[in-house]
Amino acid sequence: LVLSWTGLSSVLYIFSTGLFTVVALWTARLLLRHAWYTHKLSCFSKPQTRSWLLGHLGKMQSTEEGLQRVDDLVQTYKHSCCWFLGPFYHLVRLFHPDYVKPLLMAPASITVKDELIYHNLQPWLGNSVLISNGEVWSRKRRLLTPAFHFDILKSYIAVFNSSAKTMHDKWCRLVAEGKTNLEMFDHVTLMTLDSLLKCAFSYDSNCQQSSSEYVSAIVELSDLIIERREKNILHHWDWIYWKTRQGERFKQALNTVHRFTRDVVEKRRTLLNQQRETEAQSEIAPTAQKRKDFVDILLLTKDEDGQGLTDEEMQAEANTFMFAGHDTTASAICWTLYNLARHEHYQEKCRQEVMDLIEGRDGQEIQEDLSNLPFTTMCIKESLRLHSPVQAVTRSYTQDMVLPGNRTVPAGTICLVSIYGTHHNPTVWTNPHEYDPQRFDPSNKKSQTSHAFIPFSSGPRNCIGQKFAMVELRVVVALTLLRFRLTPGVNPELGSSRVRRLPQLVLRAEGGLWLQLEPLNTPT
Ligand code: HEM
Repeated sequence: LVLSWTGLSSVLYIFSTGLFTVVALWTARLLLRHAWYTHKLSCFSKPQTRSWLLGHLGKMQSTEEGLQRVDDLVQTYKHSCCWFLGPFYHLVRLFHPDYVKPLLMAPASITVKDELIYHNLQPWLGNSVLISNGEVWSRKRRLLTPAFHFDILKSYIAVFNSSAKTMHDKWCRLVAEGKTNLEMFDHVTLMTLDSLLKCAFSYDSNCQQSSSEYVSAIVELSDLIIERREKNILHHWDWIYWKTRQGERFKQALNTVHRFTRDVVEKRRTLLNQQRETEAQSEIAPTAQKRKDFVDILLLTKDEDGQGLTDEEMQAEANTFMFAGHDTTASAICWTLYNLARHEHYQEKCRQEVMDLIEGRDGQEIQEDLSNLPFTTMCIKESLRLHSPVQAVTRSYTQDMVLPGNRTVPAGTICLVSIYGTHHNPTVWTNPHEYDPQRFDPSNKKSQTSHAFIPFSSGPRNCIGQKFAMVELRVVVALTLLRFRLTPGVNPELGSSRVRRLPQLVLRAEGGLWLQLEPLNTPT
């Protein structure tokens, strides 16, 4: 017994000494790394920290006040500053076009999407074009680009018209019941999901009229991603998160979404193979093509070596298309309608432009002549500047990056390109908080600084869906103005028409964005 006690205490001694050494080494490494970054980033201004160790941890919130804090940083530091999240993460925040440009235009081969932001999306989106890096990304981007060609997008215009009509019919019914004060995000998000499902999978979910399991799961996943990022720092670690109630809900929603995409892709591949066989066996000319959807194009695409995407890769891209396309476009539509509701003269001018465009047509359809809506496009762009759906993008680089003033961002540092900060920078935009569509008058284009307007980011990793989004935005905004007069609504949560911005995955509004709708008697 004496021997076994001695043995046990030796084991405990060795174990605790070992553990202590590991923790001490880990802490020493962390602190040395922190001191190294603090030194290397001393060429950037450093806003007041909580302490040497905590840095700016907890100083930035995803609220109206958080955005105002960014305004203060931009006002004070003009182009950039460094930001420390405890001793763990070292960031450089950039909010001037001259600083943003070299980072966004850097070759994708030295760009890495950092773990801090993108890690939580991995279970949902896999190794898709949004998340992957290096050669894997470059191959995917080449394979996907044809799916966003304008000729393909043209065929989606009818879908945008019909999804918008469904939403407007619903609004007319609600107004007839006396509900004229409506929250925009709920309605518009369902509409963008409806149209994306039709464009991606030729799937008519009917989600604007009745609930759809798949659509509810997508909304649930988006909410849970925000909750995971904002509510509890411990949820950052997978081995904790997957054991929580939220982690369980995430898994369930993920199952629904993945099952749906897998079924669509498998069925479509089988159908395509059958079609090929039938056409090869018979001498009949290939049957007339239906409108090509996103999945069709992905199934047919091949790289230089004749290799297509595997089913798993296609599912990842289809999931990304749904994720990256629905919230962003919904946010852009809602804020454009909000800005036009607040500026009646601009709203009237857009409406007149749309009425001139459709004059003499049988129905209220917007067709390919979208370029004939120049003023409406200016209003949409100014809204994308003032209320950019995506607030920031982050990157890290595999080599040191030199910025103006010979400031060097060391390899591995996270660079946060503040789209919000750049769009509200008073050294770039006069009266940046004012809604003024004239800024985007083509005659002013020359005076616009390159990289001052970056709602879709820029450079090799810019938004692949930007043309798609701009087409949908123009169709939906134009049709909405044709059918309704908009004025600011009352937010029941705040008891007034005041709006408090809410920067989440995309820019939203606390308690929703409320508008008053008055149906117009335009010919149908
Ligand atoms: C107004 C609407 C939209 C806005 C403001 C927007 C904004 C952005 C931004 C800022 C990025 C860069 C993200 C980063 O670097 O981390 C991005 C990337 C991307 N967006 Fe969009 N987006 C919109 C609509 C869409 C749509 C409709 C789709 C697809 C249907 C889409 C698909 C993508 C994809 C796949 C990427 C990743 C591109 C790559 O890394 O190569 N987006 N978007």
